[in-house]
Amino acid sequence: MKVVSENRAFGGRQLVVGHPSAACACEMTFGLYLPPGEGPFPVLWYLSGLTCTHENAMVKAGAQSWAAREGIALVFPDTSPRGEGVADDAAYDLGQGAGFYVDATQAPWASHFKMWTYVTEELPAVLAAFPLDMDRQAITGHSMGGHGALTIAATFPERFRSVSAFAPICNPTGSDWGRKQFAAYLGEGADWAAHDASLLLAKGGFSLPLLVDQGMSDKFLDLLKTDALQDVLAETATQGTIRRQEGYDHSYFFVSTFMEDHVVFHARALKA
Ligand SMILES: N[C@@H](CCC(=O)N[C@@H](CSC=O)C(=O)NCC(=O)O)C(=O)O
Repeated sequence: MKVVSENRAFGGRQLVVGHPSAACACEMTFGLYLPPGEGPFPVLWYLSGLTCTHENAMVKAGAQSWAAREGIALVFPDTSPRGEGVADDAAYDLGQGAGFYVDATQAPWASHFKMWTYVTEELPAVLAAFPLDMDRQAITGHSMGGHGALTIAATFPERFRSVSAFAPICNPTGSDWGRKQFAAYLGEGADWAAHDASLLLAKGGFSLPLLVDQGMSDKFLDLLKTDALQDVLAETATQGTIRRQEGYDHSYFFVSTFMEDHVVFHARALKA
């Protein structure tokens, strides 16, 4: 593992760390923001969307100032394995930059695309080298990363104190942002429902504090299926807030606008 860069930010430290990944069989990179102080710090994961690396949210989401104020560390994983020997696709929504937070079982993806294992098992172990309190974790994400945050929190509710998402893909098995990737990575006939937040929640609701923001001028609204999640919350009497924000699009202008709310929302759960 090596620290690739370190920058002072809001009294804390923004690190970029590289390490060999056994899960993805390649070198992986993540961003880690450590707030001022000694730690151990509670942790907020931020899973990014299609086309992103570890860097997009790290430089555009504006989370560090709020995390510094709240004394929370931020983890920004990459969205896929990368490198010359790693399979890719010409489309922006498949292959490198589009790991969809699943473990691929199908060729040519299976040899490297293990983002579920990477984010849920390998990276938490790598983070043991830093002053983090892994008994206090929360998770958020944007778009494909919102899908990752919701499905990971639904699968490991005991691990997280809260979950939120910005414009998440809520029902990927009912969307072209989901069916295409699950067919490629998991194959037809695999258990796609295990990676669909709406279907996971439909099984029994959800007890974690939940906050979702969705821009109403988002050009991807049809692909995100926010209503499916809203319906499941109602059907299962799950507490959760879905805020529909008029005029906001899918961009990091939207994400950064509501980032303070999300960090404060998680801080409340992490410090309870
Ligand atoms: N290139 C695509 C749009 C890709 C895009 O909007 N990516 C979003 C996430 S979308 C869902 O996962 C993103 O976060 N981009 C990075 C950024 O810094 O904005 C197109 O042609 O529409």
